[in-house]
Amino acid sequence: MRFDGSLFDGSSFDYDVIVVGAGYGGFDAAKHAADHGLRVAIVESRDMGGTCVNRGCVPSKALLAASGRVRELADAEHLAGFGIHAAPVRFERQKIADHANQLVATIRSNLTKTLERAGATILRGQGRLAGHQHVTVRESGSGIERTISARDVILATGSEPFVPRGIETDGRTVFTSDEAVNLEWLPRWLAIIGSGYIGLEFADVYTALGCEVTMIEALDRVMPTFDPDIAKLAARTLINGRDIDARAGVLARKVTPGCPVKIELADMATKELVETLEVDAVLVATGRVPTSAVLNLAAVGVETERGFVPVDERMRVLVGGEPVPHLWAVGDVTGKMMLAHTAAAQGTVAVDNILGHSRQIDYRSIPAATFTHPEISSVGLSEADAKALAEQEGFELGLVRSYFKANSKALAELEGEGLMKLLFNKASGEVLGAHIFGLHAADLIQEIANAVARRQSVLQLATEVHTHPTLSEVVEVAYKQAAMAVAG
Ligand SMILES: Cc1cc2nc3c(=O)[nH]c(=O)nc-3n(C[C@H](O)[C@H](O)[C@H](O)COP(=O)(O)OP(=O)(O)OC[C@H]3O[C@@H](n4cnc5c(N)ncnc54)[C@H](O)[C@@H]3O)c2cc1C
Ligand SMILES: NC(=O)c1ccc[n+]([C@@H]2O[C@H](COP(=O)([O-])OP(=O)(O)OC[C@H]3O[C@@H](n4cnc5c(N)ncnc54)[C@H](O)[C@@H]3O)[C@@H](O)[C@H]2O)c1
Repeated sequence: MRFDGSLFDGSSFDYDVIVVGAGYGGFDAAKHAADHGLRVAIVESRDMGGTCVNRGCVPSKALLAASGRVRELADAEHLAGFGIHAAPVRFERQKIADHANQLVATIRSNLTKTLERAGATILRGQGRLAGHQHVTVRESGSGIERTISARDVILATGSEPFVPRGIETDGRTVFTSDEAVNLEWLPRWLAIIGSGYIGLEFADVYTALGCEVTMIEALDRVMPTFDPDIAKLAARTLINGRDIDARAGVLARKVTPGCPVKIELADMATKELVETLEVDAVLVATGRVPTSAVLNLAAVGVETERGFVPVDERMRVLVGGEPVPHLWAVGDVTGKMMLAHTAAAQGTVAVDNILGHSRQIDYRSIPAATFTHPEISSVGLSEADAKALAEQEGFELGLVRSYFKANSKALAELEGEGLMKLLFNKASGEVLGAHIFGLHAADLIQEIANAVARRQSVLQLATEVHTHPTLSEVVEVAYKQAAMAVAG
């Protein structure tokens, strides 16, 4: 079939939509399209549900739930504050791992059935582009190839762990989150390379289960991607308050698996060797890279940016800044906020556009959370970006802080360590962003995300009543302080 961008005869295609990759991005796109009556095929080369369900959010949150209970029950000082004295806590590593594995299996199966019920055709194999509106699928197992066509193709092939040059993994003594989620053993001394989302969440799991952790961060402070004030406060509890030795400004330049594992640490500035560590195991948590190499993007002239597929805010794939007709990409492979709910939201936006309802994604209102104990969350602009926007648009930036130690519910829980920072436009009152560290921060951020999505003003938000006593009053206090700053 000749492609000229004007062809639109659904009946001449095998499907209306082919989705390549069945992670959260692909799943939401396929389900949304099938729910709207489109003929959908979804191609998956590995596990239905992708990273989040099989090797990401789901198993890691199951491990965090179990290890979080262990931490709570083992925290004699915290319990004594309530007058509780518990017996020494015991746990079975294998049963914690089984809890995570069973949850993965249940969610994977539910998700597969949901797609089938919606009427999507699931094709097991590896997909690649075979020109415009065509995908070749190499069937898993048989290796048989066949090319299918669709009016629209959505690429949702996700990402995989990035392992820097010089670091050798063996999956047992030096591993990434792909293996860590299986919790196959508990090293006495674990080094974690990277202090981002994965490094922090697994440091939470492993220290709760009694491991000693050394955290290695190349940039000049730990948790470099988080708001600096929030990171400072969070580090006090999540790092300094635990069995963690954190080193910033050092690069893990060579890691050799074995017993012990050897790590060469170099000074980030001078690149000189500063120390060689010998530990029982290493978790490499140094970011993720897009899975795009096998997609044969050259067939449609698309050039990736460090492997990421360029898209616009309607999720159309771009070549030289111009959209390629009928080609879409969603999720981690686009490199925009690599989160499961971002992937899902992008999937829905792509399909809405396919259905003819023009829609753009609003990244500013997408929240993010790290599920440590306590949690860290954020939405909207960072303080630095908000300052830049204020300068560019000529308004004064407002900033207020609300503390968990002034919140009755947090104090009742003996969890007074926490802070929320709210950023807003001092002239209009519009909420620009928020950053939280504290008990249930991941749930608290949603209220602010909704306000950002609606571009609401703190003047309106400050009048809305919050239940007493709840942690949500931390947000209410921030809104009220901000409203006074706007009005005054
Ligand atoms: C340890 C960990 C914890 C995380 N925790 C959270 C969390 O708590 N909250 C959150 O929001 N995010 C979390 N994330 C991030 C989240 O998992 C990802 O953002 C999300 O999975 C991205 O979804 P996706 O659909 O873009 O890609 P993926 O989930 O990576 O799915 C892509 C799918 O495409 C398949 N595929 C690839 N190439 C092909 C091909 N050529 N043909 C056919 N199929 C192909 C892959 O096998 C895969 O199944 C976590 C990630 C990790 C690693
Ligand atoms: N709760 C969640 O939503 C959640 C949880 C886990 C993962 N994720 C997603 O997965 C992605 C990947 O997470 P991540 O923690 O691997 O990446 P990250 O980008 O958040 O952090 C990686 C850290 O490793 C450091 N680093 C890189 N190379 C290094 C080296 N050689 N030596 C020392 N330090 C080095 C970086 O400076 C950075 O601070 C995240 O961006 C996030 O989108 C989300």
